[in-house]
Amino acid sequence: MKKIVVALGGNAILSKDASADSQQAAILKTAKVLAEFIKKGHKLVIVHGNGPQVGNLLLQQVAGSTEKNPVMPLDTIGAMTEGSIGYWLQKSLRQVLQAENIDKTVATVVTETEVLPDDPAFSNPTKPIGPFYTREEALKEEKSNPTYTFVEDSGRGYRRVVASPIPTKIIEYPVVSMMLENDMIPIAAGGGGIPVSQSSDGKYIGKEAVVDKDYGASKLATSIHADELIILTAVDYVYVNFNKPNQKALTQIKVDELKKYIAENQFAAGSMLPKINAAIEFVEQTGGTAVITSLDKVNELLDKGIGTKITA
Ligand SMILES: Nc1ncnc2c1ncn2[C@@H]1O[C@H](COP(=O)(O)OP(=O)(O)O)[C@@H](O)[C@H]1O
Ligand SMILES: NC(=O)OP(=O)(O)O
Repeated sequence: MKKIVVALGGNAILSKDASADSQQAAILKTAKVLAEFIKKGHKLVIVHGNGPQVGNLLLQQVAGSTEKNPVMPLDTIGAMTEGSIGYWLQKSLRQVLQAENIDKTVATVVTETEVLPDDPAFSNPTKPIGPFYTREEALKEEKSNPTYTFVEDSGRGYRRVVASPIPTKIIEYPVVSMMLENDMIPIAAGGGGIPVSQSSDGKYIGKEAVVDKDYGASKLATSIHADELIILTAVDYVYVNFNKPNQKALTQIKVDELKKYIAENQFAAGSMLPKINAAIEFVEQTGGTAVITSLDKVNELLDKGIGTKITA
């Protein structure tokens, strides 16, 4: 039995379209995969992304806002997505487990993530949110919203980017530990957690930002002394020379070797690099193991140890 934190990538939630039905259908498939960890007797914590959802909700808010019904700030919109995605996940996983006669409480913890108020990320937005745009559409959006920045996202189109500060603390981690001790399944630090900072009078203030869920998952996994951090995305392995004829899958790799590949710019900044950094952070802090693989390969991961396994 291991204590495992699983971070779910975009394809675990959003496959076809952004309707509630379609996202719930994708999540039900994901829940069937997550149930495998429970059937093997592991203690599981689920962290999910929210990049598309937080951006879509913001667009809806902007489109429908009036003086009496104003747009909510980004921390609050992040909290809304923790609630909605958490609800879909807990409902689906409970349903899947009940069908297997496994009776467990699955519940979402609306989690806050502390970040430094002067994190340099606040003046350098990097986190893609919401839908993809063509270059022409992105330029038009930037013109009509001068505070918005759009960047090209890993060859998939243009997306708006917002600040993404580094987590310094997962505030509700003791609740996650308590749930695990009581044999429950927590869904926590969704979307990396709601970014908050402490002001000089000790009050916590929500920040206009979206935390990276892989960094949030790594910080949570470290805080609760997890044995493993498993980052599930759309690729079976991390590769060097990705998408080139000499592409090579990394299977077992030590942190030092991985750092050399980072220096060679082997991992794309907006996609694979945060996962690698999050994995390294967890492994260095805890001596545990981090795995990066695909959602589709979880059975093989559990049976044969497929995926990129990162150790100290
Ligand atoms: N060196 C690399 N090895 C594997 N995948 C890479 C690499 N560089 C970039 N990628 C891309 O990163 C993607 C994962 O990032 P992203 O789509 O942002 O993750 P998420 O699953 O969290 O939504 C992979 O699907 C792949 O297309
Ligand atoms: N918050 C976050 O990292 O979301 P995505 O993984 O969906 O980009």
